[in-house]
Amino acid sequence: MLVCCYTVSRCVAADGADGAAVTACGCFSEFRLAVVQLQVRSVKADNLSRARRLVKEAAGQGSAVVLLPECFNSPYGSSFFSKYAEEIPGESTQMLSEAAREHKVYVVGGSIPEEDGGKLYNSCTVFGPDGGMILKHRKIHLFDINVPGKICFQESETLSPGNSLSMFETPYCKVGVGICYDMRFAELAQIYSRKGCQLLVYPGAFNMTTGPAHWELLQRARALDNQVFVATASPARDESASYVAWGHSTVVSPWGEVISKAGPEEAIIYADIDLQYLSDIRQQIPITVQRREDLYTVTCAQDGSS
Ligand SMILES: NC(=O)CC(=O)C(=O)O
Repeated sequence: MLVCCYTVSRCVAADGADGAAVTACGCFSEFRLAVVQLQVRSVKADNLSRARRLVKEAAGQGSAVVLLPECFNSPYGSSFFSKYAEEIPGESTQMLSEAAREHKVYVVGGSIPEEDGGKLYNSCTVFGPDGGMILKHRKIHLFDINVPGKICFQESETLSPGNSLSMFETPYCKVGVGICYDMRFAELAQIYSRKGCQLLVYPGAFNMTTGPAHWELLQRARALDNQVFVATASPARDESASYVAWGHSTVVSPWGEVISKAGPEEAIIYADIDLQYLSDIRQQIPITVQRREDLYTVTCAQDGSS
């Protein structure tokens, strides 16, 4: 397993929580984020036990927040969703809760196929260091695409969309949650950043067509447009799978720079999220206060009309 690490200065927080730095005012200015690019295979129990081991490893490296991939307990694909689906709470979310509590970290549990009331959803759960579930986000934009000769995928044949946005607050920062295809919708990122999010997380399984074309570009665009950190977690690539994930889990800074990036194989990548850096950028290039809200409605002028 490959381990990549981007780091700037960091220290142990005043209250003893590792993986964070504190400012004079007692706020956390920096914390370590880990992104686990899990090799997802067909045996669910193996996926769960490896995910648990990698959360432990990430916590051991001082991470305060650990992010897992889209569909971390199941191969990604319409034929797998119903077979691997669980109610929440269930076996997979129980593991996430225990791992979060044991290692005193926030776990953003990628996603799992969720069954509820006869419907299936692609759902992300987030657990706090006390093991309690903070939120459940159901993928709101389903991955329905048709690129002739390359890829046709229709999540909506088996899944239903979620109907709400999800953000959560940690002692370190505010986090907005989307799942994969959600990242293509700039409005979602903009809403989260206007609500105060400093980090956007997208568990996501792009593929060998959309991955090289759009994966990094979208993350950098969301980060730069909104002056936020963006993190994505993909399953590791498995060339023998029916849907071959692109891999390359990434963390991007509010400057639009890639600060940590995995290859295609199983890996944990780390990034020390520096919130002072984020506020410096927002001061240097103050687009957040330069918006011309007074102009952002357009009416279409027609010939002869006033
Ligand atoms: N899993 C997905 O939603 C894939 C996706 O968004 C893509 O564009 O590829």
